Amino acid sequence: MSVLKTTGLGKVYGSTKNVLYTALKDVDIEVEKGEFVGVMGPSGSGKTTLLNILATIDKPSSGKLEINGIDPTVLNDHKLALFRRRELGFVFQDFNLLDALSVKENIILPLVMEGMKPKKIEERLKPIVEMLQIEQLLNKRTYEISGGQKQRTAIARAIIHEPSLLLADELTGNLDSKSAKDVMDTLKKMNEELGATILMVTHDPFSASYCQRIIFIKDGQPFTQINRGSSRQVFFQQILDVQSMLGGDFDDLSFPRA
Ligand SMILES: Nc1ncnc2c1ncn2[C@@H]1O[C@H](COP(=O)(O)OP(=O)(O)OP(=O)(O)O)[C@@H](O)[C@H]1O
Repeated sequence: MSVLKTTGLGKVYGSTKNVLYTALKDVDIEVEKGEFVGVMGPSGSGKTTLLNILATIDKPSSGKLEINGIDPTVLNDHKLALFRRRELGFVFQDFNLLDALSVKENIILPLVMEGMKPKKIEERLKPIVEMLQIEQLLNKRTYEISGGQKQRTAIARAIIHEPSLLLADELTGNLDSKSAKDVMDTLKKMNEELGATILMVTHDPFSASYCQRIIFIKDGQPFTQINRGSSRQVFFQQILDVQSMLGGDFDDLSFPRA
């Protein structure tokens, strides 16, 4: 069953001088339930544009988008807000945690907003924080924990309401390599053990090597895709090879550290 399907998706930006810019063109992407998919591409290739459309923050200029069988582009503001809250989970580079709340309060926020009973919230919280190894941090404030712990907190918050699709944007961009590895191991666990369907945009071949499949986009269009075999190290090398074939600026993150 596909959780995400785009058909002929396009995005054209207008400018102040009425010059149009095609950022996405004819994008057909399908992500099956339980998949962990990466999106990579040189700077300016359209990754953020695509992610903003999938996150329902922006609307496509053409084509069709379906998430869990629903076309969010036709929903009114109220229904769209509910759709976003229920069907999607988000993890960003800069964590987006609320400093005024504790780690626990941050994580359970989506469930509190849904009006879930406290007992049920506790039942949901326990296995997730154990899996993410943040159960000792629940009463801390977000400024008292490390970057890696912040990102694991953000992942817990993104997953606790069991969204159809988890969208991640450069989630290891602000982390040192040890924390980045911990966070990617965690995300892999969420995918393999909880069956989370994940789409992650990244510049970083190391993070991307955790995905099962990478879709490369170039000049606003899918260029090629590669599937991971049994070895992450081999997949890492394949990612570097496609990057060098694609050319363009990949943000200089492509140093080997697999
Ligand atoms: N609001 C906008 N108005 C006009 N053009 C835009 C707008 N947003 C993005 N673009 C253009 O669309 C293209 C794709 O941009 P996008 O941000 O999606 O690329 P990206 O792959 O995410 O790049 P990066 O890796 O550098 O973040 C770029 O050429 C960009 O200049």
